[in-house]
Amino acid sequence: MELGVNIDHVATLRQQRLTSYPDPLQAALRAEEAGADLITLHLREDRRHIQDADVRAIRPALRTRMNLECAITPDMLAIACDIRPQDVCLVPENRRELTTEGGLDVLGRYDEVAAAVARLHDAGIRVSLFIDPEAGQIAAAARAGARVIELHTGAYADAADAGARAAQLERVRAAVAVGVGEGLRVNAGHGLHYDNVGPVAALPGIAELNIGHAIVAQAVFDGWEPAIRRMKALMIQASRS
Ligand SMILES: CC(=O)[C@@H](O)[C@H](O)COP(=O)(O)O
Ligand SMILES: NCC(=O)COP(=O)(O)O
Repeated sequence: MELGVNIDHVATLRQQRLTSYPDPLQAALRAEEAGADLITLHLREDRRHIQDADVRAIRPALRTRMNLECAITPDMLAIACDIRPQDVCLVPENRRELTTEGGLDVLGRYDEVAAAVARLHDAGIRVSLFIDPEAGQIAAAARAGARVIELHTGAYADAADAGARAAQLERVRAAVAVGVGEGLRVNAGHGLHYDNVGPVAALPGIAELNIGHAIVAQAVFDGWEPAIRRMKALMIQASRS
């Protein structure tokens, strides 16, 4: 069970005032010291948080690996092929969204997704598709050539009550089984926090959780490294239970 620490919202804080601090590179290196297994960052088309220069500075400095999240656009694919992170996670983007609202529609955008996967693979980059926990999307992701999927856990995280949360967790559990059955590495993330991560981390078959917003928020009170260590400890404890 690996923890990908998403550093987007370190950059959000910096961009809010256009200062030079807090530095996402420093956040990434200190996250590695605290036990992050990889660093995740999302270069959005609107550059609302992470900037191109961040990706370029962080890529060679990491001891672990970089998981670059981006939309499927010619510009983003060119940047990814130039910077060559170990992993690229292809995500849907909508300029007016507060955050990534849903998974990539691999079924609906099949040709475009398959071409992007092939191009990134040709550049030596492993590709993950950020998708909703639905069997049809998972099968399409495998057909499109992806070796990894990341299941969007937003519906689980945003569930209004315990019954709805249990139903969403069951969706994720079933999707993990389908993904593993397809021979895919199955990751998950979005909206996970200290109180809801346990049941997801306990699902058999999940390889990696990518978590950002909640860790940045907790760091305000506990500090960056303690917030990461605490999240990782919760994940490991749940995965062993
Ligand atoms: C794709 C994804 O889930 C992450 O990028 C996460 O959403 C943090 O970035 P945003 O808050 O900008 O969506
Ligand atoms: N892909 C999900 C991710 O990287 C982190 O999402 P969040 O924890 O910031 O919601």
